Amino acid sequence: MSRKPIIAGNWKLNKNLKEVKEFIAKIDGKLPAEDKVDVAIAAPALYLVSMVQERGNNPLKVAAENVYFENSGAFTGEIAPAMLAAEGIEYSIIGHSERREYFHETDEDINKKAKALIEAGVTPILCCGETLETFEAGKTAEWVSAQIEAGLAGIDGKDVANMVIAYEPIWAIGTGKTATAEIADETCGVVRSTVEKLYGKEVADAVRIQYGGSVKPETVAELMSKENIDGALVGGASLEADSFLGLLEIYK
Ligand SMILES: O=C[C@H](O)COP(=O)(O)O
Repeated sequence: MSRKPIIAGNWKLNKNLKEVKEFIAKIDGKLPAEDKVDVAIAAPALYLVSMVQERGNNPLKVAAENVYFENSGAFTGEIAPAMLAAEGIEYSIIGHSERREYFHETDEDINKKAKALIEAGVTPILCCGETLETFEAGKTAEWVSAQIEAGLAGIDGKDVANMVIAYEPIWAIGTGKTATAEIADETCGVVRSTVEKLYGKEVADAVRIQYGGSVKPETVAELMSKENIDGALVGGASLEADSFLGLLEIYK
């Protein structure tokens, strides 16, 4: 089964608008062809509309780093799925471990966000991943399966098939410790088996599963060669244009 890979940057809380524009100017005309790979960048909400304008004809998808699950109302400070859709934002990360840890997001919140995004026509990038403690206790598979099961609760198989799931071991995020390609592949395989158990083989074969956690231009090729890994969600190495383009070199 061949799935189109998706390489997505996650800028987190970084950059000002001038730097955002400079970055897009630097990658102008240099992205691989759209039929080989989907390329996305998740940026702070303040910059998303500008990014859609600045990207011009470059095959760059724009992603939110987070979203709320209501489309309107008295929810000061939040951004709605319908607002993203209306501005041409194609993806939104949900359930990143930093949101779960620092902003106390629960699986239930994340599930509501996934449903609201799908309803609005924005593709969720649903994150899962375990702490070092859970990894060392050998409980990664059960932890990640439970996160996926809760995150997907009540979502139709046809929608799951079009989603992106990102496996990001917390111990590998921003630490320089990439999970070995074997570990990453094994746990992405656990995610796929969980989807298969819930929705059957066709959906499991279609859903795209990214690995994230200290992915660098030097490590991306081996990770992407693995059976169950269909892309990467990249923090640090997506911040500079050269390094971001380096991640995409294998698709040139
Ligand atoms: O969403 C991206 C991940 O948190 C990975 O970040 P990192 O590549 O800096 O380790």
